[in-house]
Amino acid sequence: MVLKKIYTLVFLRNEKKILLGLKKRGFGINKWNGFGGKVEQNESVIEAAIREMKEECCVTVKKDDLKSVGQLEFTFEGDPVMMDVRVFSGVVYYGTPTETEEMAPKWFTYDSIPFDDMWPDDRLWFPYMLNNKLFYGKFHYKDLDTISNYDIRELKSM
Ligand SMILES: Nc1nc(SCCc2ccccc2)c2[nH]cnc2n1
Repeated sequence: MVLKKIYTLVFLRNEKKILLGLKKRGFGINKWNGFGGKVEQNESVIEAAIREMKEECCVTVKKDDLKSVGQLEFTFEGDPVMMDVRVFSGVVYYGTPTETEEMAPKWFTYDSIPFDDMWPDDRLWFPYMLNNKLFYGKFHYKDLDTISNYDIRELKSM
């Protein structure tokens, strides 16, 4: 009985800014986040990450330009399926980030990341990503807005 689902989450960044998208529908609606979604049965994690970037903001990223930077595991009170989110970061992309039905993309400087309009866990693990540390975090939510407990640690390698 599979009790976990794998997701991707991609952040395009350079030394000045990070690309986030405002989720316009579905899970995480009205929150700023990286780009991503479910990994389908017929694709690898990296293929899913690339597919979601294209679908959600019309940007092409190549496999070799995405770095695996972390893994986040989310459980929600009353939901037996754990979300296993594979986080990627990259600098190189092709095309222009464009709004779709899913996401409205926007570049943020690092001092203006809208944490109050993001998932509560983001402010806990973003510092690892922004300081180029590999990370592994586990977060349990008692409701969609409240983390009841969590653990995060730096990884030496992914
Ligand atoms: N930053 C962040 N992201 C997610 S879900 C990311 C993966 C996803 C899943 C479904 C649709 C699109 C994208 C979170 N869940 C709980 N805390 C969270 N923090």
